[in-house]
Amino acid sequence: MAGDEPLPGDGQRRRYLIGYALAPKKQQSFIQPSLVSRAAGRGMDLVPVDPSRPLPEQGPFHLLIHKLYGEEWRGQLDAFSAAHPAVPVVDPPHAIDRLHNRISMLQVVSELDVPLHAHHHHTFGIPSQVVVYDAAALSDSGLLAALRFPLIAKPLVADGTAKSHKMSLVYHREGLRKLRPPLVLQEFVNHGGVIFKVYVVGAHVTCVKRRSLPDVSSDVLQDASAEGSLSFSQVSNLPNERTAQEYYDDMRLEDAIMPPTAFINDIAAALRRALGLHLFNFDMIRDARAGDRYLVIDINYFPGYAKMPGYETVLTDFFWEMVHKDDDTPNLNPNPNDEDVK
Ligand SMILES: O=P(O)(O)O[C@@H]1[C@@H](OP(=O)(O)O)[C@H](OP(=O)(O)O)[C@H](O)[C@H](OP(=O)(O)O)[C@H]1OP(=O)(O)O
Ligand SMILES: Nc1ncnc2c1ncn2[C@@H]1O[C@H](COP(=O)(O)OP(=O)(O)O)[C@@H](O)[C@H]1O
Ligand SMILES: [Mg+2]
Ligand SMILES: [Mg+2]
Repeated sequence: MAGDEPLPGDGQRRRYLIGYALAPKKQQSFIQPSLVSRAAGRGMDLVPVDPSRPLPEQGPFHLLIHKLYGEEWRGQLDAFSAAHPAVPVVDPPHAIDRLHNRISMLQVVSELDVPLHAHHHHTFGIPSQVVVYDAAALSDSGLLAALRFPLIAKPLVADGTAKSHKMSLVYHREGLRKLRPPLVLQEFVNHGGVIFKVYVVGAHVTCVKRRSLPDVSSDVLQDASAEGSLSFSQVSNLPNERTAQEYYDDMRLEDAIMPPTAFINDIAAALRRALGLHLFNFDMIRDARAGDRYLVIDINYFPGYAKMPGYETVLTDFFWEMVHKDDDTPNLNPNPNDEDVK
């Protein structure tokens, strides 16, 4: 049984059980006491799922959220959905799969249907990129003809492992030799050292600014004696012709202008539809060469929401929407005041 029979105490106020299946690190960052108490105040209890035990022994759940992978877990979710088709699983594994490959991840952006005429001169897209499956292809000039240096080399697979975040900035052709395919070679686009992170939670969208890689100057590209490439996995560790710290001291994050809200919202809504996902964020940069052109460079499933302002309220509203999705009677008061929330 899951979610379709009354729970004890239903007569007074119905309670809902939300199962979460998360890796320990994710659980620690996401399941904050402030979120648990806010959800409880709206009648929803967050309970951990043990992925090594059968789901029918746990619950009954009215909603399942997860960020776990592997065949066994997928089998559990498939069986659960077959037995309880009315209980939402956020999100379906087949929809998440698309984000585990940096080509299929961004392909969807190129195919989006967003009415750009509504956004004046603002446009969006993705940087030019090619996929490289083997080392021989790195010396294929035909393959590289479409790209301009500097490049950023990213592991093709984006599966959340430390390895999948290890990147290299490649200044010229010789820098390609050290790389280990399979990877994506993407044009590095100067963007003023600021990235826009757009968090999507169902219909909710929040955009925040973060520090990014510093711009690469033409001096660096012309310096033949310089290293051909530079590896990094943490943006703040990256040195430059000036130190990253000097660069950041000069650049005030607060001075960066946010993209227009309606523009961001339209891209987010189109992405949500195209991906079939409720929980994700995307990284966007503003192309310094081209006025109001924005480039999506990364999409992440179930990102670090605890860093999003007001995450407890946003996530609680989302859970509420999901557990009431199939209610027959429209709720006239979808946002009742929270009870007992400290
Ligand atoms: O750990 P956090 O809170 O920094 O969240 C990571 C995200 O950071 P962000 O929210 O953008 O600051 C991070 O986003 P970025 O790499 O910064 O674009 C990923 O979403 C990461 O998940 P995964 O390793 O790709 O599966 C997220 O890692 P997990 O928490 O899912 O392991
Ligand atoms: N095409 C690009 N041009 C400029 N900077 C980029 C580009 N792609 C990535 N970056 C920088 O590298 C960082 C990591 O790349 P990203 O694709 O977001 O990988 P991850 O999945 O590890 O977050 C970004 O946050 C941004 O600072
Ligand atoms: Mg990123
Ligand atoms: Mg990512």
